[in-house]
Amino acid sequence: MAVYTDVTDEALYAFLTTYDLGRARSFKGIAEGVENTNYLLHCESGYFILTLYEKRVNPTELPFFIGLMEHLAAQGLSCPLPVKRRDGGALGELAGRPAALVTFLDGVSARKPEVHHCLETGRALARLHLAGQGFGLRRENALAQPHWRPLFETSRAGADTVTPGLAGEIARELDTLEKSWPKNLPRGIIHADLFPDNVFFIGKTLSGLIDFYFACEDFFAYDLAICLNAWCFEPDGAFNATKGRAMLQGYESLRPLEAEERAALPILSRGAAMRFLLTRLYDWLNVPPGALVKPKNPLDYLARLRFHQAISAPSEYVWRP
Ligand SMILES: Nc1ncnc2c1ncn2[C@@H]1O[C@H](COP(=O)(O)OP(=O)(O)OP(=O)(O)O)[C@@H](O)[C@H]1O
Ligand SMILES: N[C@@H](CCO)C(=O)O
Repeated sequence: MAVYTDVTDEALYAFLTTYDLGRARSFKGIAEGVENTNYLLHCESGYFILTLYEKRVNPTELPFFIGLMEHLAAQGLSCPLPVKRRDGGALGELAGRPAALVTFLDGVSARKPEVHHCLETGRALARLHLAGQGFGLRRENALAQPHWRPLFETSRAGADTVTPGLAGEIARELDTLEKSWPKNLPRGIIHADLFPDNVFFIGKTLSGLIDFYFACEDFFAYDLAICLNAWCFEPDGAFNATKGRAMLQGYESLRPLEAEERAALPILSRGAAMRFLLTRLYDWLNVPPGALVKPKNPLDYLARLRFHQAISAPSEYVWRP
């Protein structure tokens, strides 16, 4: 459960006096997520999500995230909409953290993603990439390839306590990624964390996307590689090419990949696995005292990384013997 910051009733009531949402009826910490503190707030006017931004969110970048959700919603993409205070602002402070309220999105995430979820998610990812094109603000990817080695250095000393040899294996892979990372692929606004918990469905219909707090500018195909990692592996670690095919089909139904993007999928997928291996490793080794959070297992992403290392052709993501 990700509740790093407690909010007292008094602090909440004071915060809510600046909005026109009516009286609070209930307020409770949300059991999912690892990055930010989230509460479900039920007010007289409806349900809202209150987010207190934690360590990986730079407060100066919050206008980008808020503006992006507003832009995407205006383009017809279903995502949370920041709620404005009476003074017109959407960003505030609560319990010493930057905080904002967003609208509650109906739907549930797929606990066990199936092929049709992958198809719909691929389509939604392409829709997001296309819808982001007119957005005026920019944000560099703070977790892009050049940042992986410094991030690794913060965990290097503890890495082998997670599994023997991990530090050496990561260091060698970082060498390869530094040499082989693509320099010039189509780029724009990407979600950068479109995991199953950030995609909602009502029945088989995708009802919306949440959690834009890693969104940034980077290669579109890297975002797709993040999704291949997050959606197309089975709990036992096996890659499911049927899901990979559905993910790519969904994506390409709206935004066909260029030949260079397709060719880069194996290295982008290795990079995506490395990014989540590194953040998970850091979080595994640095659980804040008293935080209600269950860190995610870094080794799931070591297994994915090894899978991508063995890929000899991008076609293996859509067809495997
Ligand atoms: N707008 C929303 N509407 C409905 N539920 C939401 C909304 N935003 C967040 N949630 C709920 O809160 C949970 C955590 O939110 P979110 O994924 O943004 O947190 P996080 O800590 O950034 O998580 P992650 O580990 O995915 O980065 C979601 O899984 C979902 O259950
Ligand atoms: N989606 C991430 C957590 C948020 O960065 C993970 O599963 O590691």
